[in-house]
Amino acid sequence: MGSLVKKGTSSSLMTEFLEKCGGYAVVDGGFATELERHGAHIKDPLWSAKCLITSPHLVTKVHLDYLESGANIIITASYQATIQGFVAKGLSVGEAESLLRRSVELSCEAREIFYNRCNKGSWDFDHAGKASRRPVLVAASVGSYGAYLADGSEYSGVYVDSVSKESLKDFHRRRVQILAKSGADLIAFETIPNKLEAEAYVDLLEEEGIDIPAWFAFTSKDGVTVPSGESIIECAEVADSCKKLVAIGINCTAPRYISDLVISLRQVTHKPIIVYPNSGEVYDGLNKKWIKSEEESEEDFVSYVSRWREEGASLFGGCCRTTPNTIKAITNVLSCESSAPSKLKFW
Ligand code: MET
Ligand SMILES: [Zn+2]
Repeated sequence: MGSLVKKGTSSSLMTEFLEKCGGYAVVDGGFATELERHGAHIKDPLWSAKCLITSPHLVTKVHLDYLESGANIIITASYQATIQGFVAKGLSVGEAESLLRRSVELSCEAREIFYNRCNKGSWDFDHAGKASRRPVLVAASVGSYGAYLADGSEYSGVYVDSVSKESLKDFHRRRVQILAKSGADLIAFETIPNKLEAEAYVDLLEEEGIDIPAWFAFTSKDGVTVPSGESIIECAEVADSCKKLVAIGINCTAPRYISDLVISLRQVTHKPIIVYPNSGEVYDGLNKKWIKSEEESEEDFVSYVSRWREEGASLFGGCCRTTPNTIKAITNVLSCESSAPSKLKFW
């Protein structure tokens, strides 16, 4: 198990940030699916990254909507933005690299706009009623190799049999180098479906001397394993061993599995735990459609948040098909809870 977070190490970014936020932080909600709800056509190999080319104003709008809903962390539109994917569309490597940087600039610009609006009157108020500027971090998204395949492979992880750790490192290397120097506060490695890719990221962060922190978020379809069949525990052990990681968690997973997953993560790490589940619907990668689940509703999702917090998570948001309303509801639940007598555990 990794040592408890010390000040002065790269991991102090997250502990200090969580302290400033009052012990927990709110992450944004589904990004690509929110672009879609606003009319973007993203049934495309680039998915949300297509909007970096066709509708950057919509990217800014979605970031702002999440900031207005209470988010402390916004995640860039780079999830499926890869140099390989842009080049396949006929762009040059230089243009592809600029678009990666642009994804971070758009998030930073949204944060500036939000802060300027706050200056004009709508301040947040802390527990003592003092006006304060809400802490906001920009996390540069890196989707898995499976996301680049654009066929829903990040929910199956099956490609693990046809790639090597070295080829995964080579696939991700340049994008990670660029995002690390883009002005983002940290890198969000999202929807990781197998242990090999987590190992590749750990090697890459070390070998490239990446000097901004990162988080790993795994996905699961059963609350016990990642899609490749490896246990969440062994994946979390890989993540816990990496000093550059300031949080470990779960994203794009049905809310009903999160509780068991948080309990498992807590067994192997002292690092802050981040959870941002999807709506509980299931992605049909072939038809690029979300299939409704009878088992879950948005009300269920939000009512789980307090439990996840008691179980040891401290960063909460939503993934695909969650909306600014979900994030508003999470913000409300957490702020009501914080003003009630504390059951809070600090890890
Ligand atoms: N941050 C990404 C998004 O919300 C995560 C996608 S998970 C398939 O678009
Ligand atoms: Zn998602």
